[in-house]
Amino acid sequence: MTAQIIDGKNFAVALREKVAEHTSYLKEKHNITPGLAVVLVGEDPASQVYVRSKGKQTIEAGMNSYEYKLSADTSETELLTLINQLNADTNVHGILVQLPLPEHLDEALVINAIDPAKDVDGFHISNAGLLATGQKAMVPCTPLGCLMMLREYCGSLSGLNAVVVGRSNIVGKPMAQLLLKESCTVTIAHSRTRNLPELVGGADIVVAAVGQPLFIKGEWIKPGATVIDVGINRIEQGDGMTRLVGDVDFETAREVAGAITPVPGGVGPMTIACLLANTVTACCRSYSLPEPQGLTV
Ligand SMILES: NC(=O)C1=CN([C@@H]2O[C@H](COP(=O)(O)OP(=O)(O)OC[C@H]3O[C@@H](n4cnc5c(N)ncnc54)[C@H](OP(=O)(O)O)[C@@H]3O)[C@@H](O)[C@H]2O)C=CC1
Ligand SMILES: Nc1nc(=O)c2c([nH]1)NC[C@@H]1CN(c3ccc(C(=O)N[C@@H](CCC(=O)O)C(=O)O)cc3)C=[N+]21
Repeated sequence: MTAQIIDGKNFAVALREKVAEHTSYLKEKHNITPGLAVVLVGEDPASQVYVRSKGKQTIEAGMNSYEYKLSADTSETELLTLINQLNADTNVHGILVQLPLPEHLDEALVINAIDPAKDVDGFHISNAGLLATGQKAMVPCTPLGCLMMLREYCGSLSGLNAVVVGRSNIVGKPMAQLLLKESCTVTIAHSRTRNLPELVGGADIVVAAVGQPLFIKGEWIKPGATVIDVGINRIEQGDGMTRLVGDVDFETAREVAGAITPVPGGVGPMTIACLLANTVTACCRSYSLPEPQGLTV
C-alpha cells in the first residue's frame, strides 16, 4: 500500500480562491481592501524568495501588498519605528516581519511590538497565550495550514495520538496547541527526546518540524498514519545542483503511511495561503464585520 499524497498546492489554490472571493465582497459591500505589510531585514536569498511570492499572491487575491526591505544593519529603533507606523496605518490590516532577523535584533522584542490584532503570523505573546487558553487568536500560518489539511484527510481528530517533532514557538508549540484543541493526545518531541522511533511508531498523526533533512524514517511510522512534513531543507544532490527535501524520508515513509504531504508542494504553499486568510480575518475583525467561514479554525 502506498500513501495518498496530500496535495498542499491544490489545497492552497482553493483557500486562496476563498480569500479572493471574500476580498472582492469586502470591496463591493464595504469599500475596504485588506492590506498586508511584509518587512524583510537583510538579504537572505531564501527569505527574498518567500517575500516575493507572498507579495505576488497577496496582489493576486485582490489585496494591497506593502513591502519594506531594510538593510541588514538596520537598528532596533529604526525597525520599531516602522512597526509603530504600520500599527497606526489604517490601510494595513496585517503585519509580518520575516524571520530570522539579523543577530543584533531582539526577535521577541520586535514581534511583541506588533499590534496583536495585526499579527497575522500569530507570533505575538498575546496571540500565543490566547491560543494556549482556547480563546480567539490569530493562529500561526504553518500550523493552521497543517490542521486544515489534517481535518480534510482524517475528519475528526478526536482521540487520535499525535506526535509533533519540534518545539519551536513558530511551528511545534502552536501545532501541539491546535491538536490538543482538536482533542488529540499530543506528545511533543525534541532533540533531547530519548525514544523517538518508538514514540513516532505510536502516532496516528506525525508532524515533522525538525529542520533535519530526511530525518524521520519510514520504518518508524505506524502503518496507515497521516504524516505532515513541515521541513524545508535544501540539500546538495551530487551534480552540484540543490534539491528541496522535507524532514521526512518521503520515499520510505510513503510505503507505510496512509497519507503524506510532499516537499515541495505540501505545507509550504498552505503557509502562504493561510497568511492571506489571516489578513482577511484580521481585516474583518478590525471593522467588527462577520468573519468568513473556512479561513481560520
Ligand atoms: N513549510 C513552511 O511553511 C515552514 C517550514 N519551516 C521548516 O520547518 C522546519 C522546522 O522549523 P522551525 O520550527 O522554525 O525550526 P527550529 O530550528 O526552530 O526548531 C527545530 C526543532 O526540532 C528539534 N530537533 C532538532 N534536531 C532534532 C533531533 N535530532 N531529534 C528531535 N528533535 C530535533 C529541536 O529541538 P530543541 O528544541 O531541543 O533544539 C527544535 O525543537 C525547518 O526545516 C524549517 O525550514 C518552518 C516554518 C514554515
Ligand atoms: N515571520 C515569518 N513567517 C513565516 O511564515 C516564515 C518566516 N517568517 N520565515 C521563514 C519561514 C519559512 N516559510 C515558508 C513559506 C512558504 C514556503 C513554500 O511555499 N515552499 C514551497 C517551495 C518554495 C521553494 O521552492 O523554495 C513548497 O514547499 O512547495 C516555504 C517556507 C515561512 N516562514
